[in-house]
Amino acid sequence: MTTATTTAPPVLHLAGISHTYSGQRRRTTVLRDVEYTFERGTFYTILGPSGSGKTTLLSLASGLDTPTRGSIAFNGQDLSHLGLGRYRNKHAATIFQQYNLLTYMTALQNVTTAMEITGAKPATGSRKARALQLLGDIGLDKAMATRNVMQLSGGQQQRVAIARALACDVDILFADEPTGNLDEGTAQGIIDTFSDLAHQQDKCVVVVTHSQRLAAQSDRVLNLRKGKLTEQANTP
Ligand SMILES: Nc1ncnc2c1ncn2[C@@H]1O[C@H](COP(=O)(O)OP(=O)(O)OP(=O)(O)O)[C@@H](O)[C@H]1O
Repeated sequence: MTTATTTAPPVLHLAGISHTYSGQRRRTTVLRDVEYTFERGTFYTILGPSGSGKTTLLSLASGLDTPTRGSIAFNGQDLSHLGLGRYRNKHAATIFQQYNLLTYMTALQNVTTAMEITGAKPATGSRKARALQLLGDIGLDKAMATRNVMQLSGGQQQRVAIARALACDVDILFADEPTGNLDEGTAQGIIDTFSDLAHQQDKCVVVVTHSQRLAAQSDRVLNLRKGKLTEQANTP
C-alpha cells in the first residue's frame, strides 16, 4: 500500500543553472549548477554573503536575464518557450533593490500603470481605488500617493515599489532586500503581507535578504554560498 502525501505543486524549477559574467579582462562565475524547485503557498528567503550572487539568482528567476547554462521552467514550461516578457508581465513581479520606479509619474500612477500592463483587475472597484488602498495599507496616504515619486524619501519610494508589485496579481513575487530602508514597524507589516500572500493567496514569495529576523519568519531559508544554493536543514 502506498501512503498519500500532500506536497505543494511546483511553480518554478531551476534546472542546473550556472551563470558567468564576462568582463573585458576576466570571467566571473557566480552560480554553479543550481538546482531547486519553488512551490506555491510558500514564503522563501535567500541568505548569503555580499557578492555571493543573490541578486543574480533573482534576476534569472524573475526572467530579467538568462542563465549561461541550464534552464528555468514556470509551471513546467521553459521560460524561453513561454517568453521572458510574457513571464514578467503575467506571472512574476519583482521588487528591485533600486526600486526602478517611473520617475516622471506619481506613486499612484506607478501602481496603476503596472496594473494596466499586467492586466490586473481588482475584485471590486477601480484600479485607482485598489492602488490607493494598497499604498494606504503600507503608510502612504492620498497626498503622498499623488506626489511625484522623486519627491518621496527612499523608504517611501521602497513602499511604492512594494505596492506596485502587490497590485499585480501574479503567481510569484520576488523581492531584493525589500525592507532595507524601512523602520521596524513598517518592515514587520511588509513581512506579514508576504506571509499572507503565500499562505492565504497561495502565491510563491521569494525574498533576498541579509536579515536573519526576516528569514526566521519565512517557511524555507535558502543559503547561497560559493555558487551553490542549499536549503537550511532546520526549515520545516
Ligand atoms: N553585470 C555584471 N557584470 C560583471 N560582474 C557582475 C555583474 N553583476 C554582478 N556581478 C558580480 O557578480 C557577483 C555577484 O553579484 P550579486 O549582485 O548577484 O551579489 P549579491 O549576493 O546580491 O550581493 P549583495 O548582497 O552585496 O547585494 C559579484 O562578484 C559582482 O561583482
